[in-house]
Amino acid sequence: MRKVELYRFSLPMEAGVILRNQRLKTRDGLLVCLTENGKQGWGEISPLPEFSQETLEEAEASTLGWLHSWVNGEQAFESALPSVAFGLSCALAELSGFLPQKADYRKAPLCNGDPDELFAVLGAMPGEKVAKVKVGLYEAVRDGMIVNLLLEAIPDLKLRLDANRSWTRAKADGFAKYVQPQFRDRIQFLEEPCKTREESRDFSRETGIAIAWDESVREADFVVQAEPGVAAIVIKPTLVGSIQRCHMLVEQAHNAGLMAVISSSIESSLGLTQLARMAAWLTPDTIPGLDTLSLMQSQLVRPWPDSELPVLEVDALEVVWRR
Ligand SMILES: O=C(O)CCC(=O)c1ccccc1C(=O)O
Ligand SMILES: [Mg+2]
Repeated sequence: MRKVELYRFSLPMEAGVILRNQRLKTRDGLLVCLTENGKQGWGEISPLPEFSQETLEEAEASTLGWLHSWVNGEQAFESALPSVAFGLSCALAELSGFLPQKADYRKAPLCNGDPDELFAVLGAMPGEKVAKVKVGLYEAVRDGMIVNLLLEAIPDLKLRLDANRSWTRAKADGFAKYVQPQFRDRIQFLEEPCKTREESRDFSRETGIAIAWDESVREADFVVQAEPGVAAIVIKPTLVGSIQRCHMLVEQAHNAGLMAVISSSIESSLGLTQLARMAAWLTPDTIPGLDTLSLMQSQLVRPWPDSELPVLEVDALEVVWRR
């Protein structure tokens, strides 16, 4: 006997969360609950505006098609839409026990430009200190100075930086010039400094600053391989696809000697806790990039440990389909 429930959610975001060109007022998505033999499996399907190719409407239509097949015991094919493939694979993996319960709730704190906030968080962080700083939003020179300041002030800190392809080579060089040479190897990586992969590779070659692929991982021609200067790939499952596909990418990265970082696409606490479980399972030696819950005003169904945000329960959600 199989049963399905499909819910829609809309969680208010903190004021001022901007994604590329738009303000994100609410985080909208679907929750699916599969039941079979008295067991339940949950999954979150929430395409991220400005980042996902698919809209929520398209994701919903694809999900409904899959759920119809599954509940009727027919062959249900993996959706071509990454957010759908991810959420449904999570639900199936919970049903089958394939996704372990143990989670890695460490997260690399995100800094959007105010180093004072970061000092406080890092001071309280046990163990390995890794933070992620968004760069490329202000002047490259300012970014360089903030990186210096942080690395100088906290000797056991390592940084991940993320430029989201915002720099020309000249701007990226302007940044690098301000980072003291002795600090450069404490930059674990700089995600996608330049507009093209070729420019980013050149940048790394010339500055000695390691880089990581994020946007590139989702491009059709991308191949995971060892390259000079490349330290890591960032895997955002909602943008990439099923757990199986993410698992394969992690394996390919590790075989190539690259770090794989499981990372958030601003999922609700339900999806985020599943990402923390994927990280504990697939990348146990790497702190995942999951510090996005505080961008929201509410959690969803499953709380993240120690978060003080209120939790929206299932009964408060709109039911899209139930069978
Ligand atoms: O990677 C992280 O640590 C947090 C997630 C993050 O930065 C992010 C989240 C959603 C969309 C894009 C990005 C990004 O990498 O720029
Ligand atoms: Mg990025």
